[in-house]
Amino acid sequence: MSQIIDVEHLNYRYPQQAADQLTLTDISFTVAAGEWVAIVGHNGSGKSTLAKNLNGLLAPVSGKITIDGQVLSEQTVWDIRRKIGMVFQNPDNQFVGATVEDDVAFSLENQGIPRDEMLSRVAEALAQVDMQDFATREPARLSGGQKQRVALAGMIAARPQILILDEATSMLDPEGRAEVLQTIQQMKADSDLTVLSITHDIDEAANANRVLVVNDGHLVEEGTPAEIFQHGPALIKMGLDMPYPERLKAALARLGVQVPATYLTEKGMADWLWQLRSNK
Ligand SMILES: Nc1ncnc2c1ncn2[C@@H]1O[C@H](COP(=O)(O)OP(=O)(O)OP(=O)(O)O)[C@@H](O)[C@H]1O
Repeated sequence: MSQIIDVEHLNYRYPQQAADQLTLTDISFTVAAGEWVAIVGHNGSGKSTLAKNLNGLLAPVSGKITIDGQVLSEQTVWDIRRKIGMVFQNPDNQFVGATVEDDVAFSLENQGIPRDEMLSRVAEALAQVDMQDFATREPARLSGGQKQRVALAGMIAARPQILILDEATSMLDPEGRAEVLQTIQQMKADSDLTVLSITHDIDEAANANRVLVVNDGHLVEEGTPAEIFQHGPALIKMGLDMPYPERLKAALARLGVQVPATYLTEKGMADWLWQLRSNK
């Protein structure tokens, strides 16, 4: 797999920060095309700042960002933005259309997609997020979760190479979140979509091939979801909720039950519990 994102020694400071302070310090990582990488970390650790550096919304103090072979610079930023779709936690600031369908069509108009194709892509994208009945509504009047679905539909229709989700499912209920994650998995299966998801949601992180942990502007750890989930209670410090089997394991350990040290999925936990019971 070729690398689609390459970040080397990225340092970032907001203009109002003192010269000796940084919001991001020496961040380096790569993402392969088609990979799903989750970025976790507690509030204020710098995850959104990192995402905004990747598409040139913020310019680093130093370091190098390469997206799909192009080094990010003033000259390449517009090309690079066309390759990256971003969905933020609060989609309010992202709406540009008077109606939901206009909004979803907006990025396609900019790409010069023919009208017939545009209409079918918009309808398809709205159906994928279950918002087809809201096509002619005003985005401002939707609920938070519906707005997130519309913002996601915009990205689905635009078909970017890289999708960055910044807490983009946070306003959805668990069922809505699972549906959206499934839609993104489907987009990944249909194309070589690369996903970078910033999240506190353990299920969203579990979808990833790899998890990066950011703490106080530093990249402190990197591993598969199973490796990261093994941290148990320390996950909360990392800004993640603990997965259910890990919470159950911690509760059993407190009761003096000898629990496996390795990470258990829900199925793994059920199997282990059966085994424990039959050994009695
Ligand atoms: N526009 C800004 N100007 C100055 N400082 C900022 C700005 N935006 C964020 N910060 C600061 O930069 C740090 C990192 O913020 P950032 O939003 O990147 O963190 P985060 O990990 O995404 O947090 P959250 O999970 O709450 O979204 C925080 O200390 C925050 O207060």
